[in-house]
Amino acid sequence: MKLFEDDNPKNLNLPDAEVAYYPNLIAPGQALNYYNTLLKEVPWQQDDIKVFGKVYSQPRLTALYGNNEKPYSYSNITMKPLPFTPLLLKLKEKVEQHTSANFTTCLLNLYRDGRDSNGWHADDEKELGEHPIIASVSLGASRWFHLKHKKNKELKTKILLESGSLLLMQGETQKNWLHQIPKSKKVTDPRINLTFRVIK
Ligand SMILES: O=C(O)CCC(=O)C(=O)O
Ligand SMILES: [Fe+2]
Repeated sequence: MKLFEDDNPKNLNLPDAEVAYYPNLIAPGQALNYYNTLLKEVPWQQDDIKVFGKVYSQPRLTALYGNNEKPYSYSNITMKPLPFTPLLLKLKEKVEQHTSANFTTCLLNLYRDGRDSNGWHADDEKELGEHPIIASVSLGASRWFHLKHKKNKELKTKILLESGSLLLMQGETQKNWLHQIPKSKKVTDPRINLTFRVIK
């Protein structure tokens, strides 16, 4: 009997996008184990980013892992990947069961509490290819994920990303939509997010 694993995705049915939410990729107890391991074993770092010529400390900690040497650049920072750990390889295989992609790279985010955030952006760097596929796994505190259409101001939505969930974005999503993790006064606990990507 499967008590927790429910493989049915919720399709967000957004126009000009393909976004699906799998609430129970990982069972709660296992999600907590993974969260504790990653919190300890990842060399979390806080980078400075340059936006319109001004330098800011990124409002979260990050790390990059990959199975090739290819660097990943965004917001004027270039990250060099560390080799995948056994746990990250296991998670990569788990998310690959829901896609036809072979992910090369994982960008990890640590939101220490609700003061940490991730501003409006699209993951449309050219090394991600024409139709980026991004598999985003959440562990720890729940956080709201906002999406808004780039052209049609009326099109926006939000979804609560819970521990153990997978959010899959593909197709034209990055071309037509922006996403963010807003700050929240109510969130006091950390959250780890893993975004598996294909770097060409
Ligand atoms: O933390 C999240 O759920 C989103 C992370 C994200 O959008 C990114 O790293 O590009
Ligand atoms: Fe993103």
